[in-house]
Amino acid sequence: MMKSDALAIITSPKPWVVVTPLALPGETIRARVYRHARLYSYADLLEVTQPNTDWRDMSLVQCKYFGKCAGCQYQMLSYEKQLELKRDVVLRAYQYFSELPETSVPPILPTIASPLQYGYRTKITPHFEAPPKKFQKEARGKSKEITPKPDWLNIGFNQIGTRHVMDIEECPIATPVLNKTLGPLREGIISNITKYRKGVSLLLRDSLAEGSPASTAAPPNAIPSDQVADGASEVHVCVTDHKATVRERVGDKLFEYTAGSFFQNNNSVLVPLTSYVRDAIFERPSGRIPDEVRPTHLVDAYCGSGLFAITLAPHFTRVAGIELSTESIRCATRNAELNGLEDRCTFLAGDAANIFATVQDFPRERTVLIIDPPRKGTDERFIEQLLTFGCETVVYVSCNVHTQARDVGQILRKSEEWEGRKYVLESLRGFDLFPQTAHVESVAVLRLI
Ligand SMILES: C[S@@+](CC[C@H](N)C(=O)[O-])C[C@H]1O[C@@H](n2cnc3c(N)ncnc32)[C@H](O)[C@@H]1O
Repeated sequence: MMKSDALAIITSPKPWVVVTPLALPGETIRARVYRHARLYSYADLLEVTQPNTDWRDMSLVQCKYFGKCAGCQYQMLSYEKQLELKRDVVLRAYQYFSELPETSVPPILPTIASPLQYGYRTKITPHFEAPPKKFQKEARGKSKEITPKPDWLNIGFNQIGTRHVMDIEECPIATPVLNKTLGPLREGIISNITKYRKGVSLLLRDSLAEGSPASTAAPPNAIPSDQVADGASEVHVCVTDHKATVRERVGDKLFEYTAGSFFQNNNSVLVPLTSYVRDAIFERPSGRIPDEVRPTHLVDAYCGSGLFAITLAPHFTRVAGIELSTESIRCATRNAELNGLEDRCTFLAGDAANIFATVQDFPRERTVLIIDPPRKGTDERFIEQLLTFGCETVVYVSCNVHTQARDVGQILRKSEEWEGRKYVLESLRGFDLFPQTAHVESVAVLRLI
């Protein structure tokens, strides 16, 4: 079941729950059941017979594949409604997964909007399946170009609820340079399809051209015919090689990372996100933190290529980051140099829990810990060490609010076993890194009191 699915109820002959994509509260729908589970069934949405006209406005939909492609779920909703629903997701995640009493969870603040609601995705990974055996056999030894596209060849994204690939020629949530590149890339695959034996997952990543805006030279492995200048006259290119370097600007900081490694996929929201984390660290609900207890040391666990460590480094005297990917650590170290912050930043490759042994000289009462783990959340070992270290402020950023709620619940409950101080959840809110989809990023701020 996807978290964006609707739970519909069949009333006759007996009440029964049916899980259906894209239906909204209060609607009456026609659906085709395709699978039964023990307590409910799965169905495809065929028709909305009585729409929820307060919420559903099909004139808002900007993509011709919406309703079939598994990528987006919310295009029929106003952006305000999308933000509201995402706030509800955070609320419910803490209600059902944190095991915290209601009194320990602060009011969920309104979801912070993405400045771009379409054309924001800086990475897409369309794919296609292996050519059928019959086609491979016929094509063997021939190097003929194939046009038009064979009917069996679909290059795109999965269809809702299936592993079937849909043929997709454009993606309105992706950035202009990615859409500009997708057409020629597809044509190249179609005309060379006889050379493929396996299915392929493509990578298209939006990158600043090297030297942009001063120069328009593209980085190696970029597709040069697809340069797009944005409003700030920076030139963007599309990188398709997993090993190539991608360049991205976040505020006044420049980042370089390997195309195949992790980096947040919506550049437009990264200044609001990192500024929010900065403000959450230095301001408390009661006002600005007094200078004599102002945080001076930052630990960035699960740091990737250093997004939080580097954007926040100017506010700290020392910063330590840790990350499992050695490639991302190499980039984080380089990014510290690129931004003239190498004097205060150190990055270590390894499991996040290992960081605590290396920051024993960080003053706990002046140290902030940022956690930004993958979807599965953090683990027992990390939480044990976090509690032993006991820094004043923890900011937990997560792309999966359900595992975040579980982990935050555990941190708060375990700290209650201490005598004296304990962690409290000071604030909680969603960030919209993925407009038009049901995904929400969540930022939780924990303090020792
Ligand atoms: C959601 S990303 C966040 C990266 C970074 N904070 C950013 O915003 O760009 C999670 C990162 O955790 C890393 N990771 C996964 N498991 C880890 C572990 N056990 N210890 C340290 N890092 C890990 C992944 O390689 C990935 O870069």
